[in-house]
Amino acid sequence: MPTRYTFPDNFLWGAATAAYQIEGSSMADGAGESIWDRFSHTPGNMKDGDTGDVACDHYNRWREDIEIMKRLNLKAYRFSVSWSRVMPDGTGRLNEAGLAFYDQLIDGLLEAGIEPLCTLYHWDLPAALDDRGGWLNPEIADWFADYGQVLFERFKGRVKTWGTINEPWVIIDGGYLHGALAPGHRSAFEAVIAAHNVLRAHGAAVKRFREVGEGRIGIVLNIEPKYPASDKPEDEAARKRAEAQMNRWFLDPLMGRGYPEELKDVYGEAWREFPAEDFDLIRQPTDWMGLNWYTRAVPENAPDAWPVRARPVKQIQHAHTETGWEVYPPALTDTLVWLHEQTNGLPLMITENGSAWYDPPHAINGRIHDPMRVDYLTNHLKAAHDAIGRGVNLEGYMAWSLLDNLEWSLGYSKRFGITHVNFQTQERTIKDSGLLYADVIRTHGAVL
Ligand SMILES: N=[N+]=NCCCCNC(=O)[C@@H]1[C@H]2[C@H](O)[C@@H](O)[C@H](O)[C@@H](CO)[C@@H]12
Repeated sequence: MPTRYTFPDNFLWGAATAAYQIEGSSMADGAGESIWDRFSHTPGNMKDGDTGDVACDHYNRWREDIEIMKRLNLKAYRFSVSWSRVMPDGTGRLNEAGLAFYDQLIDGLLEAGIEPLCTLYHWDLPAALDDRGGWLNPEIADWFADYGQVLFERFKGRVKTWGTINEPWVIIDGGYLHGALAPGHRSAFEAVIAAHNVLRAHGAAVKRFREVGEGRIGIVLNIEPKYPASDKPEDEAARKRAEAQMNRWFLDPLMGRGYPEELKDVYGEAWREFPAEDFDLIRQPTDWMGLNWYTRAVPENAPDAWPVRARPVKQIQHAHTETGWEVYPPALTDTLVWLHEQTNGLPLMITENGSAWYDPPHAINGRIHDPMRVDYLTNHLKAAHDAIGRGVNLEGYMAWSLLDNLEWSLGYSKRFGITHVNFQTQERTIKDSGLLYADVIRTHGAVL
């Protein structure tokens, strides 16, 4: 008998997006500029010169997009708030029109019977705060907690599940180490300081939530498991450095274990020690943890690969997505079991999982056939189910992404959506993968 992949009746089936990737109108109705407005309008930063000025026009089409969520049978929707849309300067004055947009979205979701999961920060820092040092300024912990308080109080009773920060590792590795993402810095010294302030800001927001908020709060981490490239000692050392730099840099301090030892070796003279009281702030207990999961890596020793001195070996025996990521579903099960142990059984949600494949720019006969994405979705849902069977406290799964959207500096060239967007007409078409997902939700997984 084949394994039946039936999920718990209360499993939270959803889809995820982020403000700058879908909303458009990023400077409309009193909104302030974000670092992604600046970065995307700086020549050379974005593939094909794409920007988030229009994106999926969700700022105007959010009602239509809720209708799509209903057709997908979603039980939840994970979105992020644009900090500079609600606080144009990042601190102080509020923009009522910005808050009203999110009020309408949240009320629309609740009317549709869809639970809103709100991420405070998904990479779009107000430019005015970047001008004051941004994540390099220790004051940002207070700026972030104040911003969180505005949302905790405004959406109280309607938003029950909160995420503080989406993927600290990508914020730092992309924005401060390699410069591929906003604000485009390339400095190990800055990366170490900014990472610490991201963690302090998370802790400050959790503390403030305990004072003024209602519901559950957690953080969202991207974890990419590192498998050995060989049994050579230098490859195992490289694997451990890569695991520390991506998967434990933020997780360990959040769990009260301080920074992994390997980071001193990775960052050398750029590494520094921090005051003990910072770690008490960072380790604030949380109620749940989000896992963003896409792929695994098989790193080998690479002395020239700054700063980790590790380079992934391409696993040509498996398919790779349009973003070059290996398709290897069993690693998702391994990561879930590992994270369950690392967090002592904290409730987990897969807050992002998905894949980019080539889709045509427009629907053909009203359909978008995406067999590779159907295969990726099917096999990763089975892998998630296997983890539940191994005792992991997995409460939900959010498909990345609800819509094709702006894939950061890769622009609109990479399509992750289970719903297709024709960026010439803004026409939405649910793809075969979305139709499958709707059936999975309707049958609690029995169709898998
Ligand atoms: N080294 N390395 N390679 C793999 C590590 C993956 C890092 N990127 C992510 O997780 C981002 C996350 C983001 O939240 C979303 O805003 C992005 O659109 C998706 C798709 O890119 C994913």
